[in-house]
Amino acid sequence: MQTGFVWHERYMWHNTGRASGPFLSDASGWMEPDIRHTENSDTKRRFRNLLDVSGLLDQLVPIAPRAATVEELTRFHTAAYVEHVRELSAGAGGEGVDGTTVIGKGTYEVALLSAGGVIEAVDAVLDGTVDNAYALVRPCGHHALPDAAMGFCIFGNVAIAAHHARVVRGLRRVAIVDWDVHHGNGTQAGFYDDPNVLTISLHQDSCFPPESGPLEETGEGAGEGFNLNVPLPPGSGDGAYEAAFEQLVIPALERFQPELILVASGLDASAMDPLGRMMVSPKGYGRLAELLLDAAARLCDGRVVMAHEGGYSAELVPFCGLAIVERLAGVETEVRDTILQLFPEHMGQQQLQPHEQALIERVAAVAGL
Ligand SMILES: Cc1nn(C)c(C)c1/N=N/c1ccc(/C=C/C(=O)NO)cc1
Ligand SMILES: [Zn+2]
Repeated sequence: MQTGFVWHERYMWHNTGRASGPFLSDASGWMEPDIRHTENSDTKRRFRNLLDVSGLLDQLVPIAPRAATVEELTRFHTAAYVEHVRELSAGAGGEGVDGTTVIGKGTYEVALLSAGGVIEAVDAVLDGTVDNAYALVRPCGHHALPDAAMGFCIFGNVAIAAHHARVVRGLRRVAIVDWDVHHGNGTQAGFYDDPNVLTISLHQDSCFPPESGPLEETGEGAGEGFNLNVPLPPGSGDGAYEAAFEQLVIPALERFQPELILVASGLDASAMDPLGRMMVSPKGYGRLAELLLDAAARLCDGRVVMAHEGGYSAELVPFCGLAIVERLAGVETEVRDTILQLFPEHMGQQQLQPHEQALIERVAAVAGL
C-alpha cells in the first residue's frame, strides 16, 4: 500500500500567539497573562515526530504542498473574504468572527499552503501515484465559512479539495466524513443543497459551534438527504463510534457510491482532549480508519484522502494519528502494543451504551438508513 504524506514546516509557523485566556485575550485583567493559544503547533509536531521515530514516516510517500490559488479558494469562499484574510495577514493581523480564531502575520501564506496541500494529496490519489494519503496540515478548515474564519479555521481545506475533485478532476460524487469532535459546520454549509457531495459529521452534541450540527439537518433542496449529522452524547467512546460507523456512516457511503472519500481528521474526540468530552482511544481511531478503508476498497478502489483538523492533547494526538496512518499504510509498528497498554479495554466508557445506541437509531430513522 502506498500512502502519501503532506507536511511542511511552515504549517508550524502559523502564529496563534500567546493569550491570557485559553484562546481569548482576557479583557477583565483577572487572568495571569502569557500562555500559548490552545491551537498551537505542539500536537501536530508531536504527531509527525512519532511517525518519524516509529519508522513509519520512512514508509510514506512525501507529497509536497503548494499554495492554493485564489481561483481554487473562491470555489468555496467569497473573493472578499480571501482578500480580507490577505490584508489582515499582511498587516497587524486580526481575529475571526468568533474572537478565538487568530489571523496572524503571515497566516495567509500558511493557510494557502494548507488548502493547497490537501489539493495535492487529492491529485496524487486520483493520479494513482499513491493509494491514499494523510495531509498533516495547519491551520485547520472544517469550521471556516465561505465568508468567515472561525473555530481556529481560516480556509475550508477539505471543502476546497472536494470542489477541486469535482470541477477540475471531473468526479461526479465525493463523500466527506468528519470525525473531529466538533461539528463540521463549514463543510456542511458549503454543500448543503448539493447532491454530488455527501457530507457526514460525527461530533459531540452541541459542543462547538454552540448548538451546531443537530440530526434534523439533512440537507435542503436538491441536497436533501446528502447531509448526515451524528450528534453523539458526551462520553461516547470506541463502542459508540464503531456502532455509528457500522450503522450509519458505512451504509450512507454504500448508498451514495462515492468516487473519492475525504476525511476531516480531527483527533479531538480522544479521551484526553481539552476541547472535547469524548472517550475515543488510539485503538478506537484505528478501528474507524479500518472501517472507512474497508468501505473505500469496496466502493472507490480505496481512494481516501485525510486532512488534519483539530486535536489538542499532547499525549493522545500522536498515538491516535499513528494508529490511523498505520491503517492507511497497512503497516504495524512496534508502537501499537504501547498504545494498547496505555489504553486497556476497561479504561473509560469504551463499550456502546444504551443512550448512545438510542441516538444512533434516531439518526438512522431520520436518514432512512
Ligand atoms: C466562541 C467562544 N467564545 N468563548 C468565550 C469561547 C471559550 C469560545 N470557544 N471557542 C472555541 C471552542 C472550540 C473550538 C474548537 C475547534 C476545533 O478543534 N475544531 O475542530 C474553537 C473555538
Ligand atoms: Zn475539533
